[in-house]
Amino acid sequence: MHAILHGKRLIAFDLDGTLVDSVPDLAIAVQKALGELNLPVPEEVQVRDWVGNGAPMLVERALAWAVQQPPEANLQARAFQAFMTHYGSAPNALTKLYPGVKTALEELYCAGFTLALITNKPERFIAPILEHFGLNAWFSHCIGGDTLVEKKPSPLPLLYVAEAGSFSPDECLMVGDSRHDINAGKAAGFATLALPYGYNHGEPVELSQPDIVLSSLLELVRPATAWDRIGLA
Ligand SMILES: O=C(O)COP(=O)(O)O
Ligand SMILES: [Mg+2]
Repeated sequence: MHAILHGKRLIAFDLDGTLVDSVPDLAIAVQKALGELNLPVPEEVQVRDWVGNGAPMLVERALAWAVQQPPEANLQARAFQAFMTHYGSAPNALTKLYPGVKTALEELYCAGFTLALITNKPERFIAPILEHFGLNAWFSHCIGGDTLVEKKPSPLPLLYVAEAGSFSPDECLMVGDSRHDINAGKAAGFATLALPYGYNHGEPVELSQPDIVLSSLLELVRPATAWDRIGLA
C-alpha cells in the first residue's frame, strides 16, 4: 500500500475521468441533444473540456458554444432534458474502465478501507455504470451532483460521507482527476490524490497542488519498489 494511505480509513473516489473514461458516451448524448435542436454539434475533444461541474453545466457550456451567447432558460431546459434522455439510454456503450481500477478497488476494499463514490454526475446514472462494470458492491456511499444541496468543489459531499462513517477528515483521502476534486478535498481537510489522465478543462491537475499525483490507481496498492524506480526490476 502507498504511504499516503497511512492513517487513512475512508477513500472517496471521483467517477468520470478517475474510474471510467466516460467522455465518448457523454459526447454522443450532447451531440444528439444539440442536433435535435438544429444547433451546431461539437466534437468529442471539445466536450472533454466541458465535463467536471455536472450535467446542467455541461449542457450550458455546449449551448454557449453552439449559440455563441449564454443560452435562454427554455433552450437550456430542452437541451438538458434531451441530454438526460440520450445519456440515460446508453451510458456504457463506449465508456471504459481505466487500467488498474478494478484491482485497486478490490484490494483496498479487502484491506478494510471504507470506499465512497463522490461524483458531480447526476445520481441516477451512478448505479447503471457501477453495475455494468461490477463495481457497485465496494462503495458504502455513492453521492451524485444532485444528491445534496452542494456539489464539488464544495466540501459538503466529502464531509457528509466522512460523518456518515464516523471518520475525521484527517482519516480521509479524496482521489480525483480535476481541480474540483482537489479543491473539495482540501476544503474538507482530506488528503488529496490526483490522477493526470482524466478531464480537467484542458489544464494539468498538478496546478491545484494535490498532495500526490499517481499515474494509475494501481500505484496506490502496488507502489513501485526502489528497484522499479531505478529501472532494475
Ligand atoms: O459529471 C461531471 O461533470 C463530472 O463528474 P465527476 O465528478 O465524476 O468527474
Ligand atoms: Mg472527474
